[in-house]
Amino acid sequence: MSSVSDVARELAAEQAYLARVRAARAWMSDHARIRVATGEQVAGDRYTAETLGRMLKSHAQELAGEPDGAPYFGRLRFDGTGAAGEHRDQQYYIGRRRIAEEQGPPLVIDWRAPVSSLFYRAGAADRHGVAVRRRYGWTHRPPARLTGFEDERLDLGEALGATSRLLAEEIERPRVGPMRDIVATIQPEQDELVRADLDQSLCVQGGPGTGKTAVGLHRAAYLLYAYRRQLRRTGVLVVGPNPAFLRYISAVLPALGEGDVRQRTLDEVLGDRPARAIDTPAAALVKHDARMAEVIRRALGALIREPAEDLVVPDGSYRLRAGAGELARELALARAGDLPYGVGRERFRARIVALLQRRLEQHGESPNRRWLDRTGRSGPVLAVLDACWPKVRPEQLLARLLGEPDTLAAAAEGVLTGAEQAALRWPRPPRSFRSASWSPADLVLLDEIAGAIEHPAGFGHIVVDEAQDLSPMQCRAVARRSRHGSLTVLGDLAQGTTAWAATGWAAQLAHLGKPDAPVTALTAGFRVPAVVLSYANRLLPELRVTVPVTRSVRRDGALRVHRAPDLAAAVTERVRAALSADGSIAVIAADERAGALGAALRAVDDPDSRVTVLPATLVKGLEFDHVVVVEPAEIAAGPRGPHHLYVVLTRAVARMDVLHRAPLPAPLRGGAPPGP
Ligand SMILES: Nc1ncnc2c1ncn2[C@@H]1O[C@H](COP(=O)(O)OP(=O)(O)OP(=O)(O)O)[C@@H](O)[C@H]1O
Repeated sequence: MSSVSDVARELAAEQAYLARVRAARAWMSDHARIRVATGEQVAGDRYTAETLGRMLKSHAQELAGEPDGAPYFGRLRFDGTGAAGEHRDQQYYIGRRRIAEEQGPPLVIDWRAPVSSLFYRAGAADRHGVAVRRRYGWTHRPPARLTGFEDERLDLGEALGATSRLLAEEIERPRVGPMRDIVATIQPEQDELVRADLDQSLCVQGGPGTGKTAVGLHRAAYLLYAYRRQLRRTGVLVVGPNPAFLRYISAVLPALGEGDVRQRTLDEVLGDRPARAIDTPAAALVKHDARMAEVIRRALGALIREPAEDLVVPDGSYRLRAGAGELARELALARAGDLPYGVGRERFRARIVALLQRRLEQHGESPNRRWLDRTGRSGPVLAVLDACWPKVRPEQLLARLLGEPDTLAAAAEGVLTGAEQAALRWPRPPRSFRSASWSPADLVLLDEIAGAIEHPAGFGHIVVDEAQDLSPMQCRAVARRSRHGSLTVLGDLAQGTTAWAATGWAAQLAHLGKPDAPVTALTAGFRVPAVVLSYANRLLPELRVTVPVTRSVRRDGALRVHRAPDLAAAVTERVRAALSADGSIAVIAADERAGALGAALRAVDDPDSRVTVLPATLVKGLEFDHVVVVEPAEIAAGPRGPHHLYVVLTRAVARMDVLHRAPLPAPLRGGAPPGP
């Protein structure tokens, strides 16, 4: 574009297109509403009517949801060469949702459509016929107004990459409210992960702020688009570390039109039984160890007993008999399948009945289905089943393992040391398993037992965030739910803060049941400015993991380190100063200090509630424009302290103040940016 009048003409054309798109969206929204009103009456049976009604309603809500939002963020123009293939000389607007008029090709195509991938991936050297990539700028408060656009003439060898002005503006935009989607600015290496096939499990090792969570959520949205039918049946689950994190990310998928994804903490996935007991650290370590799976397998196996007596089933004028030896053979055959315990029990029952059926047939009778059912439930058959392959509840078995040293010793022999067994033992066993209080680790074990009795229902795809923090036994709980599905595993070994955090991905992926999932590293940091990130990265050698170093794409931001004799006063002063700029503010301190700081900060005038005081152990996955870190040495002193401190020092989007009275941890001393 060369002259001012060319630009004016182009802008006018864009405004006209925008008006047409808005009109089409309004029409779609009205039309969807009408279909909701009539759809329920036209559908045949009640089930179809309900499903259709629900679908239409959510579609209508979705369309009505943000009528004032930006309807697209980019445009691709293809050239007339053969490289453009079927897109030769075409032009496509790309947005969060497809927008179409009553007839004709869509005005805006979905960012997940196959051709949209080129918007994210085409480069000057690899442009697939794309001549121009255009990005649009919008005001952020609704109604969104078009503020301009930015062209990349790939056909002239131009490619902005991370230097795009609109990308920089988006990354640097203050964070208010929950996490936003990144559809307008997905980077090529992120897009490859987002669009991997459904049957492809993958693992993303990414340093702080490299977009792991964003990639996982966009991948969920992509899969629901590309494999909608399959996943509507099997479902998609997102597992996050804690409720605060889930609240923070909760708006992203609905904004992308996908409200049907379950987003849960792992504890919630395991069930709604509350954890009331607290383990000693030693007990928790053993309970989370993968060897517990073997202990449980053996404990279940030990419940199975050889038949001691013959079975006699009176049947009309016959007495059908099966010898103890025959029963033992059937039991061995049922066991050989290595099936879940409950399924094995049913298999054994079916084998006993088949044996009796053969007996009856020897008398010239031919039993029917009802006979088979009745015999399977007859008293003598049930007695054999209960004696040889008893029903068991997970709580019952775990209570025996934790409360009866001999039972544990038998199941754990050669697997757990004596000291480990002692650590597991309940000091005061409850009177009955029904009155037992369970710890968080017990809930994982109960899930393991339940899964060994019967496989749980699974998901078509599971996104696991902060996966480095899962214990082997927690990984197995995820694996059980993705036996027939795939996983997106997201994490950063450097941010492992649990006592059982992974130190390498190979073992973790094996526990997750996907040992062959490829591990991809993301190393471009979109959250933390370079000055803050390089300060945090000084801790990396202390963390004893091998990870690629994250480099920030951001040159803005500020870091100030102050020595403050009166910490509370200094925090108040820094927070007041922070409130003069836009965006969210977090004060992060060691858990035991956070409460007192919260009280001190009540005096600060914060009409929009932009300030949050948080304990260091609860900030994982979150981000704030301005972070005030209080007394790093205290944060680093607790269990996995350096890892916690690394997480804390990587939460700031723009500015970070570090306040300390005690000496700083060694890696942060010297050469630190000066205070004001
Ligand atoms: N391509 C992108 N364009 C714009 N913003 C991005 C992009 N990728 C990531 N971001 C932003 O960077 C921030 C960090 O992303 P995200 O929380 O997904 O990172 P993470 O790797 O999960 O970080 P952490 O490990 O610290 O939790 C978010 O605000 C996200 O929106």
